[in-house]
Amino acid sequence: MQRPLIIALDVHQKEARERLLEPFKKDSIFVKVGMELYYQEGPRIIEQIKQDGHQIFLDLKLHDIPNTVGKAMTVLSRLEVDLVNVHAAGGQKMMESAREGLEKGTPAGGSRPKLLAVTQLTSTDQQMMTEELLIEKNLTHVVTQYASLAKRSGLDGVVSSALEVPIINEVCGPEFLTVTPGIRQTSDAVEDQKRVVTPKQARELGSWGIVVGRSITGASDPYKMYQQMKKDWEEGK
Ligand SMILES: O=C(O)c1cc(=O)[nH]c(=O)n1[C@@H]1O[C@H](COP(=O)(O)O)[C@@H](O)[C@H]1O
Repeated sequence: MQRPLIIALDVHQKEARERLLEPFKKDSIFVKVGMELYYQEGPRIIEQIKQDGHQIFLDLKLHDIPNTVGKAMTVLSRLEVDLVNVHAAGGQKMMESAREGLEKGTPAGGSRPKLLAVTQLTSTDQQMMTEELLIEKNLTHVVTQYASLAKRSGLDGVVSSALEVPIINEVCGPEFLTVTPGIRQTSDAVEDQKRVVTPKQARELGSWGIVVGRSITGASDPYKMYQQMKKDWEEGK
């Protein structure tokens, strides 16, 4: 897998989705299917996007007891997507169970989806974590600890802000994947995101992959914006 720019396809209306994907018919891109689209369309959307030749990050952020997450992952693994995720806050046993569930469900000869752990959402900042979640440690430290735990649990990588990538790479090694949302162009509205960087900064910080949603999907010409952000991402260093 090359270091991808993953487009977050956060739409549920068929027309909006088709309008966004239409210009990419001739390209092979990496698409993130999140809760909004998956809850609307179900597993058939995965089949459709795969038929168009795209790679898929199925972002359902599982977070439940180990048994439930493991069995859910066995079901999801049959979709043969490229990336899936859980919340690291579910703990080591839950993450191990997720991985075992994925291995169990992956068809013979197929390849197991890479499994990522969400550390602290990029919509979280230090103040919110301290005051609402009652986690009093430093945010970067918490993210790094969650990344270490995910690695010990046999996961392939984490989702974090690019801001934490240098320390994650140091602690978990360069093979451990870092997928980083919270990506904006300098002129974009940050909206609900808190830990935000540009594609170029994400590359400089060492992210393996970036996730971009509204900066592309909300642009007047999403295809052109994708090309521009991809160029910034690929030439960032
Ligand atoms: O797991 C994710 O993909 C994710 C984790 C996280 O910490 N922050 C985060 O924004 N995301 C997802 O990344 C996408 C970011 O969208 P934009 O803010 O529109 O670029 C959304 O689909 C989020 O669900």
